[in-house]
Amino acid sequence: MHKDSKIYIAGHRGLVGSAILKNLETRGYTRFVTRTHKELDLTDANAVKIFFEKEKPEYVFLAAAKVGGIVANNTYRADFIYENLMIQNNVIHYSHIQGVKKLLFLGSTCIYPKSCPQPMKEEYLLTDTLEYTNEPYAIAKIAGIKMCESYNLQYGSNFISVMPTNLYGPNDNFDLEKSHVLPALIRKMHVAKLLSESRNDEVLENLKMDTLTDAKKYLKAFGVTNDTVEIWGTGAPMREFLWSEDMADACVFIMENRDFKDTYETGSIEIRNTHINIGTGKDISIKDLAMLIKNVVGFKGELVFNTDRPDGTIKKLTDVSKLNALGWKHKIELEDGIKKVYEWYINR
Ligand SMILES: NC(=O)C1=CN([C@@H]2O[C@H](COP(=O)(O)OP(=O)(O)OC[C@H]3O[C@@H](n4cnc5c(N)ncnc54)[C@H](OP(=O)(O)O)[C@@H]3O)[C@@H](O)[C@H]2O)C=CC1
Ligand SMILES: C[C@H]1O[C@H](OP(=O)(O)OP(=O)(O)OC[C@H]2O[C@@H](n3cnc4c(=O)[nH]c(N)nc43)[C@H](O)[C@@H]2O)[C@@H](O)[C@@H](O)C1=O
Repeated sequence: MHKDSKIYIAGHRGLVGSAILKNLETRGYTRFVTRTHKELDLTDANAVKIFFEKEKPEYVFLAAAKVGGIVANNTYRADFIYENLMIQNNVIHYSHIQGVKKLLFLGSTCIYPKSCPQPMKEEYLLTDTLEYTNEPYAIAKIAGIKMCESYNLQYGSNFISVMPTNLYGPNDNFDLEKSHVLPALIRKMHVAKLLSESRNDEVLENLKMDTLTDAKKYLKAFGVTNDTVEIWGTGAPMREFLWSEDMADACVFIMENRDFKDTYETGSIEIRNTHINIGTGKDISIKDLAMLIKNVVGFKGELVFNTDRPDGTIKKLTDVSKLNALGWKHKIELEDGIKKVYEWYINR
């Protein structure tokens, strides 16, 4: 990529897309194409076709997707498979039609089997059945990998797939039902702390509600009171967390320095494992994560585990040796990242 290359960041207001845009700006890139969801619905093939014909981007970061935590994935199963397949089909196909020089497709480590050997190497893709709670989303992401790979092999495109672990950072989704665990626990513990300190105006502002009675009723449904915060599941599942700005840095590093041909080992007949894991290679239990967040936020109450809520995959730790061998490693460790995102959250 040259500093004046025309770069389309799909999903530029999201957790990762916003960090990619910031990273590119910091590195001196100047020509960006962006559209909000409202301006361009990427599930609409004709609109995407017209957009690519008009804008003719040279490079594409595909960070737009239907995204959510375990309960959102399990509840809106049809939306997760339909919207993700449509978005990626349209963006990848019209990138090919318009001769985009390089595209980066963002998948997820939920592509790996539910009972995958740990840490999860790229080669474990499609070796067993998936975790049920996010199977529709995972199948869409696997289709994205195979779509990039197939266009590369048939048409000689340069489309690279990266599989990020669980991400967190500025511009995350803090919705109590639909978000991922880390932002959800930050918000729950922050609001519980406000309640315990009788900072009622701040509680109402946080929830955009008019009365404390309504606010307390709403929070109770999520197990949040002045002295308790509910944690979904048993607290035993292990997860790996990567700071979103590290994720963005890895994406830009790969776009700048690596091509599709660098992503796989050439066998005599088959080309396999063309995607690249992006993570830290370190994991933590949900219980320990909750304790870390509790300390950072300064919530003094009790954590209550609700086993009526799903645990999901018991462990998903990425093997990052391929990424490290390509020349990139994460910088921000979890505790520092939680402090940074909490500071962002309270000052946003
Ligand atoms: N967050 C995580 O922990 C993980 C994320 N990923 C993947 O990383 C990528 C980025 O995720 P993340 O940044 O967290 O997601 P966010 O939900 O924060 O952002 C998604 C972006 O996609 C845009 N978008 C969604 N649907 C459409 C649509 N139909 N048309 C146009 N734009 C649309 C949204 O636009 P707008 O802002 O205008 O509404 C938003 O900017 C995704 O591919 C996701 O699957 C993978 C693993 C973990
Ligand atoms: C990134 C990844 O994210 C999703 O998978 P997930 O890793 O299971 O995501 P999660 O962050 O929602 O949960 C992690 C763990 O944490 C527990 N947990 C506790 N308390 C809360 C809580 O309050 N909210 C949430 N969401 N989880 C909680 C929760 O029960 C689970 O055991 C995929 O669907 C898919 O989108 C995907 O690719």
